[in-house]
Amino acid sequence: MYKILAVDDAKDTLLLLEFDLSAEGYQVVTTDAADSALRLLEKEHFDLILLDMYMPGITGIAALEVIKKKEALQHIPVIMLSAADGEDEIVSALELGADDYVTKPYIAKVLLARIATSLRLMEKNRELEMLATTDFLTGINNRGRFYELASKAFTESVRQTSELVLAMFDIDLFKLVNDNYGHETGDKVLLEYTQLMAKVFREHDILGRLGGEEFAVCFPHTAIGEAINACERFRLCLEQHAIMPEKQEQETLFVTVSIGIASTGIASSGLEDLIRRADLGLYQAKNTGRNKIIDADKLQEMNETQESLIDYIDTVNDEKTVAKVPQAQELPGIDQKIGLGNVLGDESLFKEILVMFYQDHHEDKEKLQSALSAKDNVTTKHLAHTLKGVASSIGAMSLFERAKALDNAISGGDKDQYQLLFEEVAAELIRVMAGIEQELAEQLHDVSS
Ligand SMILES: Nc1nc2c(ncn2[C@@H]2O[C@H](COP(=O)(O)OP(=O)(O)OP(=O)(O)O)[C@@H](O)[C@H]2O)c(=O)[nH]1
Repeated sequence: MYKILAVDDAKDTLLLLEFDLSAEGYQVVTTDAADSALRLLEKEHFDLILLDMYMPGITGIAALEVIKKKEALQHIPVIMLSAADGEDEIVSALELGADDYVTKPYIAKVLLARIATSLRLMEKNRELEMLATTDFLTGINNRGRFYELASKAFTESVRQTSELVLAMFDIDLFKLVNDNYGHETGDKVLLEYTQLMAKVFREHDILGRLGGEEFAVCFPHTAIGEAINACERFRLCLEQHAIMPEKQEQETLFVTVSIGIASTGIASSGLEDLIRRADLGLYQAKNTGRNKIIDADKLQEMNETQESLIDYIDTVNDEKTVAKVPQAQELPGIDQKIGLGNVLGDESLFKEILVMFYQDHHEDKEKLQSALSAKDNVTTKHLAHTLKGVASSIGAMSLFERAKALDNAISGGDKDQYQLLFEEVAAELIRVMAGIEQELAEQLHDVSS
C-alpha cells in the first residue's frame, strides 16, 4: 500500500484529503505545517507528498526546496496544492522540481488520477534505476553502482576518521567450471556464490560484481582484522558449499575464491589506490596457490621492512661488493618494491625472473596483435590473462592494470574495446621491455649466447 504525506494548514482540506485518499486505498498521514512534515520525512518512508504552497511559517515552496536537495528524499514525487491564482508560484514550484500541481479546491477524481500518474512514473524510474545499477545475473550492485557507493563510504570514512576496508574477490579457475560443466552451471555458481556473500557479510557492507567472476566488498567502519575474519568465514563457507550442476548426471561441484584485502589503516590517496592495493593482494593470492586471503597492507609492510634491510646491508657492505639490482626508477614501468617483495628480497632471483619475463614475453605485442586480427579470442584472452599474472609478479603494475582491462573486456565480450585496450597494453609492453633490455643487456646476452 502506498503511503502519502498530506501537508496543509487548512484542517478541512486535510480531512477531505484523508477521506478521499483512504477511500482509494492509500495510507495517509496528515500534518498542518511544513516543519513537522520535514521531521516526519526524516523518520518515515513516504511514496508521495501532497504539499500546500501557502502555509504560515515555512512555506510549501521552501519545504519543496529542502526536499529536492536532500538525496534521501529527492526521488519522492511531490504534488503541490495551490490556489487557482498562484500561476507564478506554480511555475517556480515546477522549476524547483515539483512533479505536478493541483488547484484548490480540488476535484477528487482529478487529484486521484494525478496521484496515480505520479506513482506510476516513480515506479518506472525505480525500475530504470534498478536496471542501471544492478547486475542482471546476481541482483547485486553492478560495477558503476559499487564504485559510487564505495566512493561515498570512503569520503565518509575520511570525514569521520574511521577505518574502511576493501576486498577484491576472484573465483578460482572459474573458466574450468564453464569448460567442464557448461555456461549455465557457471551462471548458477555465480548466483549461489552471491547468495552466500549476502548471507555471510553484514547488511551495511557494500557488495558488487565488478565483472565476470570478479567481485568486491567494501566494509565501512571496519578494522582490517574484522574484515579478514569475515572474508575467512566466507572463504570457508564457499569451500564447503556443494553446488548441483544443471545437468543432473554430473557430479556436485565446489569452488574456491582468492581474496586481496587493503584498508585505509595504511595511508590511501583515494578509493582507486585502495582498490589497486587490494587487487595486488588478490593477484598475490592467485600467484601463491589460490583459495586464500592476502592482506595487501602486510605486503607493503613487508616490502618496507625489506627495503630498510636492503638499505642497511648497503651501508654495511662496500657498494662495489653488493650486486645491486637496478633501482625502481631505472626500470621503467616496474615497481621494484613490489617485484622484489614477491621474491622475498632476493635480488639475484629477481634479476633472473626479469630475464625470464623478457624472454617469454617480449614478442607478446606481436602475438596479441595477430590473435586480435584473426579474431582468435581464446588466444588473445590466454595471452592477456598470462601477461596480467606475470606483470603483477615482477611489479609491472601499469602493465598489469592494462592487461587486466583487456582480459576483462574479453571475458565480458566487450568487442569495441579490444583494439584500444590492446594498444594500451602494447605501449606499456614496449616501455617495460625497453627498460629491461637496457638495464639487463649483459644478462640477456649471457642467456642468449
Ligand atoms: N558462466 C559465466 N561465465 C562467465 C561470466 N563472466 C565471465 N565468465 C567466465 O569466467 C572465466 C574467467 O576465467 P579466467 O579469467 O581465465 O580466470 P580463471 O579460470 O578464474 O582463473 P584464475 O582467475 O587464474 O583462478 C571465463 O571463462 C569467462 O568466460 C558469466 O557471467 N557467466
